[in-house]
Amino acid sequence: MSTRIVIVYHSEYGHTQRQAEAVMTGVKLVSDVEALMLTVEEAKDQWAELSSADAIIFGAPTYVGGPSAAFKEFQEASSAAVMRNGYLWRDKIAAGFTNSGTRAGDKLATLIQMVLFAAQHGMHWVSLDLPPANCSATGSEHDLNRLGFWLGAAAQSDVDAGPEQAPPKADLLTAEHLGRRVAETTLRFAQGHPRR
Ligand SMILES: Cc1cc2nc3c(=O)[nH]c(=O)nc-3n(C[C@H](O)[C@H](O)[C@H](O)COP(=O)(O)O)c2cc1C
Repeated sequence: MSTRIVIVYHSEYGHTQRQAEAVMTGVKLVSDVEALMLTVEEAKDQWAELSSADAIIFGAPTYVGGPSAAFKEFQEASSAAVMRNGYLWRDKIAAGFTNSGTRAGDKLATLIQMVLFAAQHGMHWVSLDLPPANCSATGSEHDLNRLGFWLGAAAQSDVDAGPEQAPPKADLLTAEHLGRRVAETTLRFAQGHPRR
């Protein structure tokens, strides 16, 4: 049975979708791992797909200091579809990413909310594992993790730039790093502990 990762995300205007695609690129760098991208709207009809995955990577734009309402709706729907049916996501790997208009933008609150969501499902959270960057005389806007997050991948998209321009390359490469790390971790975990 191959190792499978699903990326579930919401993006109203396309910027977080660019980040999700970069996460997917990172996952695909690892052999023997299959990946699937689902919007939250699609995911709500594909609970079986999610429950058979080894890892789920969550992505949402930060709206009003937290995950967007559409992402929250998906999270709440998982209560009946996943928890009430026997905690079907228990012991899966989890990770997350978020994008917003400003550099800080209260994105940390979104990532923390995703960690809590994963914990409520009994999942194992994978951190970003990149040193914080762009914080010294030798740092620059081109550094991976230029925004300085640990819990997951963060991106910033200027509000007057379309998704073809934003988020910038450094943030997309940061997202790619997360995808690769989750795939490598999932592979190790799945080999040691076959899916129940
Ligand atoms: C309703 C709403 C609330 C927002 N709240 C925040 C916020 O709290 N922090 C922030 O930095 N940006 C905020 N933004 C900006 C978005 O996070 C930003 O435009 C993002 O790139 C949108 O992602 P999307 O294109 O994937 O929908 C908000 C945008 C909207 C529409």
